[in-house]
Amino acid sequence: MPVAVKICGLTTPDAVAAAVEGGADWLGVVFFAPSPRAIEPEAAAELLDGVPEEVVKVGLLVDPDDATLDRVLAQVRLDMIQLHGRETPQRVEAIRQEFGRPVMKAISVGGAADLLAAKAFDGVADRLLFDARPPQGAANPGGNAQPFDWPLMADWRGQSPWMLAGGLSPDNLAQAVKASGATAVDVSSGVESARGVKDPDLIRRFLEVAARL
Ligand SMILES: O=C(O)c1ccccc1N[C@@H]1O[C@H](COP(=O)(O)O)[C@@H](O)[C@H]1O
Repeated sequence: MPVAVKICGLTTPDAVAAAVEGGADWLGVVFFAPSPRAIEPEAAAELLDGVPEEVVKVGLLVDPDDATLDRVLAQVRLDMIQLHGRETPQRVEAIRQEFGRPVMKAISVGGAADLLAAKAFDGVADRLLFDARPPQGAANPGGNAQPFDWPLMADWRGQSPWMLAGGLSPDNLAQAVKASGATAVDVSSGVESARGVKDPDLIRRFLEVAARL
């Protein structure tokens, strides 16, 4: 069965075109200043303008306050909010209610205990995104090209749909899907030629691999 794909950290029209033409299901833009993929809301609005309705446009934020969410959502036509910080289940629910968008909550996975803790978000977030725990001292809580132990996901049972992230690439995608049982995946670094620089050829390759699974 083909695997659904989110291409995250888009900043250029050629990368967006490669993702859309290649059949990506979700496109992600990062509103987190320390990220090498950070984009201003105005530029994101321009970048996503013209992307077909059926492609879900996701805004990634890290522990955003209400003013930041207001500012971003006023400028960018986003279908979904991705929270990639230390947000609590209560905050996830409050953002869903207040801002009227589905929320995808990222869960940092370093071991089985993190999956137990993730249960608190199951059925609260509209989707869970399991990503690797960032390396010690990392400036960003995600987007670090860091995989985790994929077989940990094989025992996950939950209500909310989920996707796998962390260190995925065209070369390891098939193995990651097989080991984790994921039906949806998210990639950023693995489709870049340099940190923060998306490579349209790698995006196309990633999507081709996903379509063949
Ligand atoms: O991409 C970023 O710069 C980023 C910054 C802050 C939080 C999350 C970020 N990215 C997310 O992390 C996953 C995994 O990334 P990678 O493929 O290992 O580079 C990515 O899918 C984004 O959703």
